[in-house]
Parts: sequence; structure tokens; C-alpha cells
Amino acid sequence: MTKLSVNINKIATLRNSRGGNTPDLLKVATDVQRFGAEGITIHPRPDERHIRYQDAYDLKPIVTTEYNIEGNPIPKFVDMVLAIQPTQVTLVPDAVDAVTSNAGWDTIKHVSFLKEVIQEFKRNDIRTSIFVDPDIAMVEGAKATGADRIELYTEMFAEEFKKGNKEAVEPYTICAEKAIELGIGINAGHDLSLDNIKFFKENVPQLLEVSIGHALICEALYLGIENVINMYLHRLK
Ligand SMILES: CC(=O)[C@@H](O)[C@H](O)COP(=O)(O)O
Ligand SMILES: NCC(=O)COP(=O)(O)O
Repeated sequence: MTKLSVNINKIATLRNSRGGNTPDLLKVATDVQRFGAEGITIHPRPDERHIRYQDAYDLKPIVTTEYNIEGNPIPKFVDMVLAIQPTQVTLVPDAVDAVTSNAGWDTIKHVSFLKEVIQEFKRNDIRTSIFVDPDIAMVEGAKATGADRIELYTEMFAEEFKKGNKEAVEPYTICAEKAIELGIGINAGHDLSLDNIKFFKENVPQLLEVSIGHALICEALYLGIENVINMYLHRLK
């Protein structure tokens, strides 16, 4: 079974666009879980343009499912994650000015850094995942970092799938098979949607978790968030 973790960054973006507290991020997180989501993902960025660091703390007692915090492990981020102790931390090599995540880690070049950070999280019983491109060398590199899981960066798949290129899933299948062989768990995310999720799940073995935000919130504008969550759960069965 593949768990659905809903990324609520976009709810914070909407709230921040007006100041104030509408929509109420904590209420949305509560409701999203009530509607069946099996996790909540946030990705605070250094400029706090959507999720604020304070949100990450405020969500801790609200998230009764899996709490996944994503981000670049700069010291402020590491301190926050250690203080909150979420279920999982996903390390993403974001540039400060990136509009959204746009690359996975070079797990070979940054192996020492990643190893050190991952050890610190694991000492605190926080599951670790690292965001990687669908490149077998990066999956092998991830093993050397000690990470529990990889999160496969799915933008390339999503883009190609939209154009009808279903073969774009192949690198993901191969990386998943390698991760299984190495004993690493498999997550995936970025631009996954109601259109592409079923095909992705069917072609990527032992997919443990997907984190979905942008498309899910856009789809909810038309279909309603409770309905959309159930549509994902159905596709992920
Ligand atoms: C790692 C990943 O793919 C997502 O966390 C994505 O980066 C969402 O972040 P934004 O909401 O800032 O685009
Ligand atoms: N880790 C991926 C994520 O949390 C959501 O990404 P997106 O669906 O907003 O592209």
C-alpha cells in the first residue's frame, strides 16, 4: 500500500497572500487527515513564503498521521526538525531563490555532509529520506549516506506523461528496483496528480509514500478537497 501525504504548502501560500489566518492551516491539516490522508507534508523555505517555521511547530500536535518535513538542512532547519521530531525528514537541496524544488541531491559529491546530518536525525529517531533524481548512481549514493528512504523526484515523469510519453517511468522503475535490492524505502513526489498517479504507482514497485501538494490543491478547487483525497486513495490502493 502507498501512503498519501498531503503537502499543505499551497494552503499557507493562500493564507499569506492576504495576511490574517484564512484559510486556517491547522484546520485544513486536521480536515485533510479526517478525509483520509495518511500524512501531512510541509516544505518550509528560508524566506517563509508559504509555510512559516512557526507553522511547523504549531502543526506538531495537530498531525496525528505521519508528519513529513522537507527542506534543505541548513542549521536553522536542522534545529527545527530536531525540536519537533516529526515522523520523517526529507532532505532537499533547494537553492534559496528556487521557485520550487528543481533537482535531487548529488549523493556522491555530498556524501559526507549527508551522512553527518542523517546520523544526527537518526540518533533522534527521525526517519530520513533524501530527494533524488531517477538516476541509479544517486540511489547507490543514497545507500552510502545511511538514509532510510529516497524520495524520487517525479517532475520529469509528470512532464513526459503529459505529452503521452509513458516510457518516462522506466528510470523510476529501475531506481525502485535498485533501492529494493539495497534495502532502501521508496517515496516519490513533485507534480504528481490525479492524472498520473495510478500509472506511476503501477510501475514503481514497493512505493511506500507519495507527497502531493500543488496538483491536489488545484484539483480541489474544482472537485472539493474531501473528494480529491478519496480519489487519490482509490488510485493508490
Ligand atoms: C520536494 C518537493 O518536490 C516538494 O516539496 C515541492 O518542492 C514543494 O515545494 P513548493 O510548495 O515550495 O513548490
Ligand atoms: N515532496 C513533494 C511534495 O511534497 C509535493 O510536491 P508538489 O505536489 O507540490 O509538486
